[in-house]
Amino acid sequence: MLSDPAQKYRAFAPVRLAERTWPDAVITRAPLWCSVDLRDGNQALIEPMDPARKMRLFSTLVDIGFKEIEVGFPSASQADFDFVRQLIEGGLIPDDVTIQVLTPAREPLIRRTFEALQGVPRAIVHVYNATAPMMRRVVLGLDEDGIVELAVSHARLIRELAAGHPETQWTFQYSPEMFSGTELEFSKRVVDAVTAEWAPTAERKCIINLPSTVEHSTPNVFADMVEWMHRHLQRREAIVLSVHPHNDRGTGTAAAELALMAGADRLEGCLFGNGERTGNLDIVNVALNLYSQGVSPGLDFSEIDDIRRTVEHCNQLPVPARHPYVGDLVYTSFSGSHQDAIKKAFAARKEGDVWEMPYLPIDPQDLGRSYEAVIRVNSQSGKGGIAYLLEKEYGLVLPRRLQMEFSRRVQQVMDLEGRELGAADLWALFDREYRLERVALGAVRLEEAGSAMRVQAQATVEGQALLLHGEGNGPVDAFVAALRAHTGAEVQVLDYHEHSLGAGAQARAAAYIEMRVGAQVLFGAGVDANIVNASLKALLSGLARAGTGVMPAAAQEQAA
Ligand SMILES: CC(=O)SCCNC(=O)CCNC(=O)[C@H](O)C(C)(C)COP(=O)(O)OP(=O)(O)OC[C@H]1O[C@@H](n2cnc3c(N)ncnc32)[C@H](O)[C@@H]1OP(=O)(O)O
Ligand SMILES: CC(C)C(=O)C(=O)O
Repeated sequence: MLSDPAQKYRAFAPVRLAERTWPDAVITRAPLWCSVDLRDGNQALIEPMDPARKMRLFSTLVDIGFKEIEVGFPSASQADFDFVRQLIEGGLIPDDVTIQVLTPAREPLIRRTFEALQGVPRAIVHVYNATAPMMRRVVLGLDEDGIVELAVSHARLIRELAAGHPETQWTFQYSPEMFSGTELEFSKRVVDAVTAEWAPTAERKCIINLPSTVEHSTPNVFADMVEWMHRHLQRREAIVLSVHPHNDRGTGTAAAELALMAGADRLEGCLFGNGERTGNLDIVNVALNLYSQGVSPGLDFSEIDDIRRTVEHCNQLPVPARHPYVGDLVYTSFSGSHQDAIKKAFAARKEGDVWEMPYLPIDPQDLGRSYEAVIRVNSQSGKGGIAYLLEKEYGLVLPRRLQMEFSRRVQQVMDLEGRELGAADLWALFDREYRLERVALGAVRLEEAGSAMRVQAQATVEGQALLLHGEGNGPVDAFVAALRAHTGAEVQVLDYHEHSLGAGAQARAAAYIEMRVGAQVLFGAGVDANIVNASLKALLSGLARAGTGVMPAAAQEQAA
């Protein structure tokens, strides 16, 4: 890299725009959308789509709700030409959808484009030519007058060819290519000359599309340029003002949103931002940004993962894991403080509340994503995320201090294994740690003895059969006495929680008991169809975890 990049690169000139209005504008409705996936997106693929892939993407775009779809560049290749013919001859264009095709301002290519469109009920013919100074000089070798003449003469040809096919409802579209790099006065001059030729009306508008063919300014400068055109163009009432942002600086979405605030009516872009170089505008991103502000985008992304799979298949390019709204990881929180806040916000949320969720700008369920992926547990996670997953997936509502205890155990395992733990892993670890499967109760007899309760129970703990007897002022107290007598250890209950798991005939109870066993304070957990048995199992679980052993004290001494 250069120590002084100014030797090689020039800063973009700001626009002198008095009293710009776009900074105060609020977007309250969706723009007109035009998908260019099958043209600009397709031309940017390592391997352009075959007919089957093109058709599949076309029908996906229709299903999403696009009403204008640029389906190709029919003069460029037989494949593009044939695809347009297939759509028309197969009657595959729904009545409320208009196909758009691109052509350069070159006579033979325009004629070929009209051949491709024979018999189409409606179409947008989109013509472009270079207007930027560098392109004028280096590519076309024309001065400003020459460029205006090129644009106007081809606009005329399009009007004449269209007039020969009155059975089609035609819309004309013009793009001054590299609008982003063209002097504003000159863009206006070319566009005014083209619209003078087409003579659009408020009833039969033409589309003027302003491409940031290469994005080389900050989005506020692009917005100034769009507002300048919006204010200065002739026949504005007869123009649908469209923008076509690319994403070279990574600000295509911002440029599009500010352009809408600046007066644009229509956006061109691709699903998930496919397109030349860093891509076209990501239409899904803008549409869901609107949605997250309470504005219906008029496009349906309810099954966003299906759409992503289709796009990946057709483009043969992956959509990255952190891609806005759709990436595998975008609804996932790994870090403990995020997990804790999400868990609390879900708990506080009531049916019908507006969406106010820390770290989740949009409800993943609206896009067909599930909450399961919201919280994942790795070494950055805390008790909140762990508890959330166990509750969401397995119905366990762990008391706070048990959450803290178990999260230390989870941390140990993660430090050892260095991998993420899913809900099933956490459940397996909880089961193992709290001996859920390794504690069993056989016959339990409870009987009243005056004001006391007497218990006699058969149990198996870690493969060892026990016969326990005790007396206390309730079943738990009596069982604690039995354990004390059996093990010789000091056992005391400090805290007790229980809840039901599931409902109806299948319902079970979960019990969590914080207890002191000798010098240790720890939890035991038990699950059983019977609530008393769940508590007794929790006591056995805690005892087994304490490592005191469940053998009688005498037997332990002997073994030692
Ligand atoms: C910004 C955009 O994305 S615009 C869309 C770009 N998309 C594509 O280019 C994909 C499809 N394109 C193609 O398949 C081909 O480029 C075609 C079929 C359209 C044209 O192919 P070719 O005729 O071989 O021309 P090529 O692709 O090299 O285009 C450059 C030529 O067109 C000339 N040209 C460009 N615009 C015009 C114009 N309006 N009038 C006359 N000539 C023009 C250039 O000066 C250059 O001519 P040269 O070869 O004599 O120097
Ligand atoms: C033809 C135009 C709209 C284009 O694709 C671009 O400039 O990026």
